[in-house]
Amino acid sequence: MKDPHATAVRARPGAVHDSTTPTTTATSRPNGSGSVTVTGLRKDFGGSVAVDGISFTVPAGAFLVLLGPSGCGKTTTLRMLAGLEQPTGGQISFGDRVIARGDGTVNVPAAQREAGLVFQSYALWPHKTVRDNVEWPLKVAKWAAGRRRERVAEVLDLLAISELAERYPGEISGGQQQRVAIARMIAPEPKILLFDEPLSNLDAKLRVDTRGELMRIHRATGATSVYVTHDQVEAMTMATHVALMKDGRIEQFGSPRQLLENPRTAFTSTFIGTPPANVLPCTVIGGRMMADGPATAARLDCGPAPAGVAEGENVQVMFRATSITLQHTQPTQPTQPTQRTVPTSGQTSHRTILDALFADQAPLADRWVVGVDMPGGNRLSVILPSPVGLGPGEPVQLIFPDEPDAVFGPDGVVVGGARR
Ligand SMILES: Nc1ncnc2c1ncn2[C@@H]1O[C@H](COP(=O)(O)OP(=O)(O)OP(=O)(O)O)[C@@H](O)[C@H]1O
Repeated sequence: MKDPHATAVRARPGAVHDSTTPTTTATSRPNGSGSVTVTGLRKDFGGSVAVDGISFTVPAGAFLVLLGPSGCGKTTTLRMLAGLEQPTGGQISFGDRVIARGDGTVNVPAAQREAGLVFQSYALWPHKTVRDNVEWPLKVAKWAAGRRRERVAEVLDLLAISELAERYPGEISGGQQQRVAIARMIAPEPKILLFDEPLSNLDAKLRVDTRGELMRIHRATGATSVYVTHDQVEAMTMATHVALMKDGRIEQFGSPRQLLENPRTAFTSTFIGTPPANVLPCTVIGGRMMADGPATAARLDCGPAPAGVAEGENVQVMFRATSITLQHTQPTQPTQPTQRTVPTSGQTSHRTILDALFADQAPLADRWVVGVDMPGGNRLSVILPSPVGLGPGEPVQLIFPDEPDAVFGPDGVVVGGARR
């Protein structure tokens, strides 16, 4: 979030409403008008590239989340959609209308993009009541008084803040201010809703509640939402489409489920999921993927290398937290971790067991996420039905499946099938 004062309630251009004008409610808006298409979009700041030629398209009514670590270009992308930054390459279209081109031949002003923007800081006018804050963009857009009153009542009701209408921003809570900011954004019926980390100022419970509210509003307005966050839980909960970004590029684009079940890269698999999947660096030795670790420790055998991966190459293997099990019997040599293969009872396959050290644990719904330190320092997560009665540093044994859930090649791209 860069510019709270630029908070823009983007009024609907030239939309003069009065009580006799039939108004198109957002929910009855024809499909297609709110689609968002970005082609080769680029933003350079001086010599550095913030957004490096990204492309995606989402249909009208989609909830697109731009997800990724700090500095990956999410906010810059959103600001280009909002009209607060001019692209230096590529093109943006809302529906079939081109709104910006990197060559500067098209740059529709922010106020004419039919897009509303909410930042993490609400930037309400402190000297105006809640009602006046929400009504302001409609006045700017020259809506007639009767229709303004109707619309303000409608959105205050939608956000469940009608009883706060005559209060000033200083007289309501942070969460309520956020609702007012959202009410103000949706009042002019924008086709596109743009959110830049709108929940990051809220406490954990309010975040969860407001997340649900935003989804309800998204459905009620029928608008297309583009939502920036670095919180993958938010993305996985809210999105119909996720663009996972890294270093100004899109690492993977798809539904939350696609990213979770079929990560295209090692980066995706370590960014998505609660907890994210475990990824271990390995070297192919004798046709098998052997986990890298200290020379003194036996190496974990992660299974046969997929076809096309050469001897001596570095790969990364992925084990989901649910694929590894844990037992806490004393190892024979706690200070000298060992790895061995033992038969699984009643089966012809083998399991691989590794001695490791318990680190920590945290509840996740009705289960427990247990952190374990492997020899060499890699931290793994394992999901268990109940907590482990151990202290940090006490020995445990990890039981791995015959083969990992996915294998990523030297370039980090999947080479062996990701499976659930
Ligand atoms: N006005 C600017 N001038 C120069 N560099 C900028 C400017 N705005 C952003 N950048 C740089 O562009 C890159 C992408 O920034 P951006 O704010 O889009 O990332 P982000 O993914 O939204 O990060 P965060 O989650 O921390 O807000 C960063 O390296 C940032 O330092």
